[in-house]
Amino acid sequence: MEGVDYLADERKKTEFDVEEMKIVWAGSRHTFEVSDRMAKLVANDPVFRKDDRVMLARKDLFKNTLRKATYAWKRINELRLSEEEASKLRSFVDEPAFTDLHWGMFVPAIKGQGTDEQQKKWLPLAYKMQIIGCYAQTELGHGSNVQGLETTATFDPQTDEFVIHSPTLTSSKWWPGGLGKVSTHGVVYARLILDGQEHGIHGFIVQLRSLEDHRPLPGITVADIGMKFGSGAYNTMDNGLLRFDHVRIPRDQMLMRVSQVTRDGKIVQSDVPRQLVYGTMVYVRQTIVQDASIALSRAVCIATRYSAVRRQFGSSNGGPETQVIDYKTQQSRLFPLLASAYAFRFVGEWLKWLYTDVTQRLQANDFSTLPEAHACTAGLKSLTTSVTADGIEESRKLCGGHGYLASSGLPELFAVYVPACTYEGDNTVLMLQVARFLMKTVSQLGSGKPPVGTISYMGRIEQLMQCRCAVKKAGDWLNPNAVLEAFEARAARMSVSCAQKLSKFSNPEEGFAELSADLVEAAVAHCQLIVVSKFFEKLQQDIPGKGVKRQLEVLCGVYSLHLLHKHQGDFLATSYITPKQASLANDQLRELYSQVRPNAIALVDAFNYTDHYLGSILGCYDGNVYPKLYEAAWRDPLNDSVIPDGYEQYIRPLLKQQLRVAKL
Ligand SMILES: CC(C)(COP(=O)(O)OP(=O)(O)OC[C@H]1O[C@@H](n2cnc3c(N)ncnc32)[C@H](O)[C@@H]1OP(=O)(O)O)[C@@H](O)C(=O)NCCC(=O)NCCSC(=O)CCCC(=O)O
Ligand SMILES: Cc1cc2nc3c(=O)[nH]c(=O)nc-3n(C[C@H](O)[C@H](O)[C@H](O)COP(=O)(O)OP(=O)(O)OC[C@H]3O[C@@H](n4cnc5c(N)ncnc54)[C@H](O)[C@@H]3O)c2cc1C
Repeated sequence: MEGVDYLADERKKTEFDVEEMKIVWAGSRHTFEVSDRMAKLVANDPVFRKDDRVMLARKDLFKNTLRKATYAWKRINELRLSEEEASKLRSFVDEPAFTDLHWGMFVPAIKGQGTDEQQKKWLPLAYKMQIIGCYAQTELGHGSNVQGLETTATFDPQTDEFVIHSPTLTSSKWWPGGLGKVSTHGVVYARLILDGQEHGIHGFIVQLRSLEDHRPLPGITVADIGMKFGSGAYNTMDNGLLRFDHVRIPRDQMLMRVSQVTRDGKIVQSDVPRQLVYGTMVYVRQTIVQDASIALSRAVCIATRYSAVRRQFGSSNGGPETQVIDYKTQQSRLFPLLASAYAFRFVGEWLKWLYTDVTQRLQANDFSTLPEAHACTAGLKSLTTSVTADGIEESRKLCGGHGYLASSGLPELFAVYVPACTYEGDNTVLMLQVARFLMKTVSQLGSGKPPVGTISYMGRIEQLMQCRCAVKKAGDWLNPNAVLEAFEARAARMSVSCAQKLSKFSNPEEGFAELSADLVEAAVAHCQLIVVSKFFEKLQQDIPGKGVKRQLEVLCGVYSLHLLHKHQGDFLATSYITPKQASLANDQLRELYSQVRPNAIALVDAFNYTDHYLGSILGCYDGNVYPKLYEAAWRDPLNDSVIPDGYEQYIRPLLKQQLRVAKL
């Protein structure tokens, strides 16, 4: 029972209003209320139990997921949940499933790339789940390089149809979630061919399975691609393979918002830029940034609570040992992750706003902010997923040996999360997109078109190239302007340095390839600046609740100064700071850790996660870890019998043989 009392004591140390922090974390009182209600609904329903997941064989696991998804849909209808409530409910079920791709990509692809008429035809069917869809873009041979896709869509003017075909093995669709066993339809990306001429990649709605008996339609070969990383984890999802043998679809099933194909086989471009064919990816990358803060905060919640429960060394006169959370090394590994979770939450909120803004502008035929929206979604997706994947693994290590138990929840969280570094754009490939955007911006400086939005700091390039850090004592690093200028100067100088090196190459593409590792570093510096500056912007808002703003200021300090410490090579090499100033930043960071310490448990309580959602004995709210670990061990199927299956067959003969050897 020690753990229970322990976290209660920890909670007494809190210096801020946790209930108000919950609202800040959720984004609004309304969102908090919806999340809280949906989380409890799922947690209190035994159908959504998930602690047995890692024990299930693939077929049982998959059937279990189907059962839960169907039950969730039934509840959503019975309770007449709104779209917002339904999507929260699905997320608290916390099991990757075909529904993620149906609602998260199939529907948005039709919404973003379909004409009004196409939306009117397909969306009602999808909304009622009378058809189930996936997003079939990636192929066995091509994922990152979308323009390299090989699947063809050839127009046949005789019949007014497209013929969808997989000409090679490498053109087989490979990876789409929900495709393997469930989807009846897919938005399939293919190379458009009109009268022997290629016209780039476009999306097509293709029916894959019969709505009567679920069999693949003629010409279609479809299957699951097999087991993936980890037990349980992403294996609940039926990622699929798909081949087309001259499959015919009506002409009006090409998504035609960006380009139209006329009855006589001519292509007509609308005013919308071609890049909008990639629009679904922009949308999903934005949601992935929001999900990163959720995954990271779950891991941090587990590691923080357990670090307060766990004690090692330092006992004097037979008293209790030291809580591991009190070790400065533990704090220096844990608190930056806690601060990152909050930072990603706020940048995710801002990115959602940016995405909504760009969508409204696109509807009014204003395409001016699309390049920035692409760079921000690509870069922040890359940055936040990389940090989160590493952060989950670090959280496991922060929990010592017990973190390696499935019942800690961390192995499965890691296994489910890591593909986020790859799907929806490999993180390096996406950072290179940001680098292209930065190099373009630098090359246009002085052209009379001032950079705007997240790149507006480049408009002050002369000042940023020359200024020097004014910090004289550790406390000066608490000044937001000092921190912002440091991050701006570092990002601007790294970009300019790359641009200068690039200008020495006669062939810019060759130069870009040669310098790509440096370019990625410059892009990371730019993205970190965005996160830091959005955290500062958040602090300028009116934030009610005793001590809430103060805690966020401390976390913002931890976030920015830990980055400054970690990347001090960049800050020093670009000559913005001196070694002394770098050292002062580290002194200030250490001081901030001491300020986080008494509030650490309350800061993770503010995430408002139920024990069901966390799925972790180490992270349980009451901190009653040891009895729960002990009980869970006994529930393992291996402990169903004292003598294991296989004793007679394998262990006994072995021991007998050793006896014989011993007798000799
Ligand atoms: C890497 C690129 C961006 C390269 O594109 P490209 O056209 O070959 O070449 P480029 O010269 O670099 O770009 C041409 C131009 O297009 C722009 N652009 C590129 N992407 C976008 C966008 N999304 N929005 C708006 N604009 C975009 C670029 O900035 C270029 O613009 P510019 O000519 O410089 O003005 C592209 O191939 C790509 O996006 N690859 C990544 C593939 C990917 O993300 N696949 C996702 C599959 S679905 C999935 O994984 C689902 C998982 C979900 C789950 O389970 O949760
Ligand atoms: C769990 C999961 C779910 C998925 N779901 C879907 C889905 O629903 N629908 C769908 O269509 N797809 C899906 N995908 C596919 C996913 O989008 C691709 O795997 C992803 O875009 C990466 O592409 P790739 O596999 O071709 O990687 P590759 O591009 O082959 O990457 C291999 C390596 O090459 C490097 N590399 C590649 N190009 C460059 C370059 N230009 N410069 C420098 N380095 C480079 C990468 O950094 C990486 O290190 C899913 C993938 C996973 C893992």
